[in-house]
Amino acid sequence: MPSTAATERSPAVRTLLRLWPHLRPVRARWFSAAVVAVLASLTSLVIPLVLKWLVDGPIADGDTAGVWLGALWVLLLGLAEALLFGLRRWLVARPLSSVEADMREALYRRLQRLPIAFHDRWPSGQLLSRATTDLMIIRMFLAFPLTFLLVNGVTILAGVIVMLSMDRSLGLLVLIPVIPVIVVCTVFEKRFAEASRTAQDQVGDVTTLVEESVLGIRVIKGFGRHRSQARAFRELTHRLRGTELRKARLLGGIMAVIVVLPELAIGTCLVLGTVRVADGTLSAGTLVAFLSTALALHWPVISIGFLLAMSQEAATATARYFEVMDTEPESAADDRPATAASQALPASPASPATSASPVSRATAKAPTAVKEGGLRLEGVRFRYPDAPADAPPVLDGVDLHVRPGESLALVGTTGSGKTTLTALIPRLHEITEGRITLDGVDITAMPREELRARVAVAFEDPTLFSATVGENVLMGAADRDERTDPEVLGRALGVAQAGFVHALPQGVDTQVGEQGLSLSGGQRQRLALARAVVGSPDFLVLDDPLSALDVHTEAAVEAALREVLADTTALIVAHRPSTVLLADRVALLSGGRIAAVGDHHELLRTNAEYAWLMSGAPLEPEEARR
Ligand SMILES: Nc1ncnc2c1ncn2[C@@H]1O[C@H](COP(=O)(O)OP(=O)(O)OP(=O)(O)O)[C@@H](O)[C@H]1O
Repeated sequence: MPSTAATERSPAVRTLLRLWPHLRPVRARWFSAAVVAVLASLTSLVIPLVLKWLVDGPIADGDTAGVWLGALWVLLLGLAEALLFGLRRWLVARPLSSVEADMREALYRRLQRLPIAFHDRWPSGQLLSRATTDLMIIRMFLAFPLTFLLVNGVTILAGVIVMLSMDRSLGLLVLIPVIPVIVVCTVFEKRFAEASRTAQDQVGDVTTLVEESVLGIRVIKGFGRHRSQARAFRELTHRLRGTELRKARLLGGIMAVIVVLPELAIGTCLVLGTVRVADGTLSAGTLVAFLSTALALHWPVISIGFLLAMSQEAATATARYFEVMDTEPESAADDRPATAASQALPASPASPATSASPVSRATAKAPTAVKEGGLRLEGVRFRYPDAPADAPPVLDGVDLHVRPGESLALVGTTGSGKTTLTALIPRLHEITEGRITLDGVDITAMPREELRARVAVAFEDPTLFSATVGENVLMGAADRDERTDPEVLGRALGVAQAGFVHALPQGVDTQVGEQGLSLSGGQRQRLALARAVVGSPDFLVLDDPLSALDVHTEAAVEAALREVLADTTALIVAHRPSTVLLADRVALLSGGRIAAVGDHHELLRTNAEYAWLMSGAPLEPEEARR
C-alpha cells in the first residue's frame, strides 16, 4: 500500500466537496430535508417566546384559561418539532443509502478495472475497509453532520438574534465564549484529522490481518502459529485502541470547552438577570425566555464538537475512497498506439496445418518482422514496478514465436520469470519494452476485452469462486450463450478429466470455493483447466496446470488436451518432462531470455541446463549455462 504518510492532506472542506457529484442525484431530497430540519429547530426557539408571554401575561395576571392556552401552544410546538424531525429522517434515509450503495458499486467496478500492479501493492484489508467502514462513515456524515452543521448554525444565529433583541447586554455576555470556542475548534480540527487518518488506516491493517489469518488458517494451525498470530493481532488492536483513545481525549477536550464556557456564560446571565429582575429593570418573563432560548441553544452548541469530529472522519474516509478512485484504470490511457509494423500485419487465422510440425528447429532469436500468425514476443523486457531500482529486469529481451496451432512448453528454473511472462500475454502486467503480437496484431492495439476473450489462462494457483462448479467453469466462456450451455460445460469437464464433479452432492450445481465444498488441489486445478478451455480460445496460456495431478490423471488430461490444442496456439509452463511432452516444442527461459528452443529430446542432448532441469542431475544451472 502506498505510504499514507506521503498522502497529502488537503483541507477537510475541499475533500468533502468531492462528494458532491454523488450527492447531486438526491440533492432535491437532501435540501428539502435540510429545510425541514431548520424549520424543526427554529420551532424549538418559538417555545421560549410562548413562555415569556405565559409568564408575563396569564401567570402574572392569574389567568388560568390563558395558562392552559399557553401550555397547549408549547405542546403543539413540541409535537410539530418532533414531526418535522421525523419527516427529515424519512426524506433522507432512502436516498442516502442509495448514495452509499452507488459509491460502493463504483469502488468495486474500479477495483475490477485497476491493474494487477495496483493489487500487488495494496493489502486487501485496506481495500475492504474502504468499501465497508469508510463508506458507512461517509453515509453517516451525509445524514447527520452535513445537515446538522447547517441546521445548528442557522439555529444558533437565530437564537443569538432573539436573545440580543430580548436584552442586548445579556445577549453580548452570552456571546463571549464564541472566540475561544472558534480557536479551540481550529486546533482540534488539525489534531483530530491526523488521529482519524491513523485510526482508519489501522482499521485497514486489522482487516488485512484477519483476512490473512482466515485464508491461511491451515498454515497457522499446521505450524502452530496461532499464539504468535494472536499476539500480532493484539498488538494491532492495541495500537488502534491507543489511537481511538487519543481521538476520545481530543473530543473530550473540545467538548469540555464547548460545554463549560457557554454554561459559565449562561450561569452569569442567570445571576445578573435575577438581580435585574429584583431591581425591576428586567421582566421575569424576559429572563425566563432568555434563559430558555439559551438552553434551547445548548444542544446545537455542544453537538458542534462531535459533528466536527464526524466531519473530520468523513473527510478522511473520503480521501481514502478517492485514493482508489483516482488511480488510473487499466483500460483507459495506457493503451499504447500500435506500431506501424504491427498494424500493417494482417491477422492470419490459426492454421492447424502449420502447427502440426512435430519438431521445430527453432532458434532462440525469432526474426522481428515476420508476417505469420501465432503468438510472438519480440525483445520483451519487463521489470516489476515496485522492484528495487538496482534489480535486473525479470525478462530482458525475450524473443519467442509460438506458431499458429502449435503448443510450446516454457521451462526454466524457479523464479526465472515463467509466470511473469504468461501474465504479460493477457496484459495483466504491461511490458516495459518490446512487443507481443497475436496473429500479427500488437496486443496493445486491441481492446483488452477482445484480447482476454482470445487468450484463456489457467494459473498456477487455481482460484475458485463462491459459486457452483458449473458457474466456475463457464465463466471462462466468451460467448453469452455458451455460458449456459450444459454441452459446452460437459466437453470442458471432459477435457480436464473433471468427471469427479458428477459424484459431488449436487453434481455441477454443487457450491464450491470459499462458501462451499472444499476440493483437493488436483480437483481445483482440473476445474481451472476446464475454465480455461471451455471457451475454445484461440490462445491458451497454462501456468503449470497439471502440477497437482497424479501421473495417471495427468496422462488422461494430456491425451484430452492434445485434441483441444490441435486448434489452439498454446504456451504451457512446465516443470515435469511429462508436461513438456504434451507440447510440440519447448523453450528454455534463462537469465531473462529464451536461451534455447527445440524438441524435448533434442534439447536434452544439446543443452546442459535443460538436461539438468528435466533430469535433476547434480549440475548447478550457472555451470550448465556455461
Ligand atoms: N508482484 C511482484 N513484484 C515484484 N517482483 C515479483 C513479483 N512477482 C514475482 N516477482 C519476482 O519475479 C521473479 C520471477 O517470478 P515468477 O513468478 O515469474 O517466476 P517463475 O519462473 O514462474 O517461478 P516458479 O517456477 O517458482 O513458479 C522472481 O524473482 C520474483 O521474486
